Amino acid sequence: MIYTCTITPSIDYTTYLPAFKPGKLNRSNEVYYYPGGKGINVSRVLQRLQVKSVALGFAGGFTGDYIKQFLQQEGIETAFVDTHEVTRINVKVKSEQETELNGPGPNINQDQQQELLNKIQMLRQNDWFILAGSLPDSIPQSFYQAISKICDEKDARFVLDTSGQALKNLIQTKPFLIKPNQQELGGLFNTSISSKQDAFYYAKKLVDRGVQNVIVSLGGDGAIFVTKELALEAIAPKGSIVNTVGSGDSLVSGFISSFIETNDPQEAFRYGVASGSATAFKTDLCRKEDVESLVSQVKINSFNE
Ligand SMILES: Nc1ncnc2c1ncn2[C@@H]1O[C@H](COP(=O)(O)OP(=O)(O)OP(=O)(O)O)[C@@H](O)[C@H]1O
Ligand SMILES: O=P(O)(O)OC[C@@]1(O)O[C@H](CO)[C@@H](O)[C@@H]1O
Repeated sequence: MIYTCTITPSIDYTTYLPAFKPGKLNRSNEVYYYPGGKGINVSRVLQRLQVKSVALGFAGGFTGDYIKQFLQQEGIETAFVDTHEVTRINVKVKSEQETELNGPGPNINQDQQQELLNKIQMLRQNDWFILAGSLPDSIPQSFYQAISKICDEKDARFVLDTSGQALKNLIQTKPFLIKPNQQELGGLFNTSISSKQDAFYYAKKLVDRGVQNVIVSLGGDGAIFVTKELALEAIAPKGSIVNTVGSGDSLVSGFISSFIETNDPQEAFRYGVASGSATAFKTDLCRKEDVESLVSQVKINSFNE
């Protein structure tokens, strides 16, 4: 089974308007309320790719109820720990530029932390556990370490798509897959990544530290993929951008769904990049047919140092 874990879910209030003027009253007439947060997006895309998953994490209040209901209506099993605190609403303004306003993550007490750890004990050998989205500093780092320890003990594949101090610490646990974007990769090494060469250099360092698969997503420039055996770049398909929110999460889902089917990391990488781009070209997350129509347009090259 695949479990996604979103410590900081959200409702993504997504609004389109021709021009956004900060400091003024702006009115929009096209709005969407999607359940969001990175692990939740991974579950939603997996479902669209006909792969079952269980969505875990913390959710509460009317927004938490909305998220759970929405996911269940899409056929996704949920097992969230109730927070009582209202789950955040993240504002995504789509205008000449994409502007995002993300709320803070929840405060989680020790009982709630333990409740989630108890749920994670259900992991079995070869299950997947995807810890995705921001990991708030209000929760002790030892909690995230405890999650990775359970994955290790149960021999589950641990996938990390997060940022900040928690990502730095969790790298030591040698996850199966991590998918930082350019900024997140730079953050790991206190540097800025300004070229694909840089991205390869630092991704290789992560592989040397024991991460098995490193994908660095580079927005419209595609992605790179480094393992002990592979160093590949993918050129993303061209298309008209509608909403890139969730494209990184779609990449993760596409990679996992194809890897499960083919056991071929290179094909999984291609399918993942197609999924990321398919989402960038849509208002909501990609559907299987969107991905399949783009797969052949993803060019994969070996990276030559
Ligand atoms: N402008 C674009 N054109 C084509 N493909 C895109 C574009 N932006 C993103 N993508 C696709 O989506 C993938 C992930 O994008 P990106 O690097 O922006 O992820 P991210 O920063 O993790 O996004 P998010 O956090 O919103 O999920 C890219 O590797 C690419 O395949
Ligand atoms: O604040 P975080 O947890 O870093 O990111 C949350 C978020 O921006 O990421 C998803 C897209 O990847 C959105 O659904 C959500 O609003």
